[in-house]
Amino acid sequence: MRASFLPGPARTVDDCLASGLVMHEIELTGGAVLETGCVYLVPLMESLALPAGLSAAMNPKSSTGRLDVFTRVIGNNAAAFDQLPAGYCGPLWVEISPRTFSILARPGDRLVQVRLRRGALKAGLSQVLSVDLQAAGNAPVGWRAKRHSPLVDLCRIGAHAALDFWEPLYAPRGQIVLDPGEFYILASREAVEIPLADAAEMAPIAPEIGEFRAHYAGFFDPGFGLGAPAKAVLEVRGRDVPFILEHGQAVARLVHEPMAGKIGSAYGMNGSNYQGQGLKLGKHFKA
Ligand SMILES: O=c1ccn([C@H]2C[C@H](O)[C@@H](COP(=O)(O)OP(=O)(O)OP(=O)(O)O)O2)c(=O)[nH]1
Repeated sequence: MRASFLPGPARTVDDCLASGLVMHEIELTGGAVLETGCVYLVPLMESLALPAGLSAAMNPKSSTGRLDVFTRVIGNNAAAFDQLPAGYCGPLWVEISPRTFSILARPGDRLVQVRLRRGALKAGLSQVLSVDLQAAGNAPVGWRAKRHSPLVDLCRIGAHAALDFWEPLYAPRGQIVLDPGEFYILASREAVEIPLADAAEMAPIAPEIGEFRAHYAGFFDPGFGLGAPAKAVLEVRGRDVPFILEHGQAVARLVHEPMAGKIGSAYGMNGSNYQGQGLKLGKHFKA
């Protein structure tokens, strides 16, 4: 695509595509490289037929956020990214823009997830999360993404050597300097536990601070951290000017929301990648 776009209430996605936004069409079958700095629009295999009263909210999977791949879902007549109103009936597209690593994608790769909500958001308990810059022993406190790294193949889990893509960060004085434009994986000081009856969403705290932004993915599954103490992994980008981040600085807020009913299987029960996590890179990397 020449650039990202939103259809708005009066247009379908096809109307927008026909208006000169498309630079080139590529086939994903057999694999295609999606390059950093470019914006791609991919039709999703799934569509929605929402009844009245049920709306949809989308967000990148945590594994997508940890790769610094920016994604947003749109539908026909969408007035906002990652949100479709109650009653939406139609196809879906995902906008994909790899920021740090180019990725090899194929049909069937899963980058985003959808949540269905009846009625308005019912925000419950809220917890402030702060950054942990005091690691035990010689362990790093975080990772900074290396530019000009090799390609990440989305279907090769645990197959990419972490040090080819990430530089470990140490903070002997409990601080690190965030470079504008660089991408960091950090962990929360607090343990996070999501009861089976809740899900939670992590939102940036005080976006007006400006010099950095924490959290790009931000969905926490019911049962995350239950019986397996876990931290939140924070996706942080430096912005505007170099910024000193200090141990214990508040960076994000976790807002719980009750699930509509009893869940089938708790996070951690079926091959979940991040249960009990500390400072954990995405599932594509091996230490
Ligand atoms: O910014 C975030 C978002 C999520 N999580 C944790 C909580 C969440 O429950 C878990 C898995 O998130 P998600 O379901 O989005 O990731 P996934 O890539 O689908 O992981 P899995 O394959 O384990 O389901 O990672 C974080 O630590 N930081």
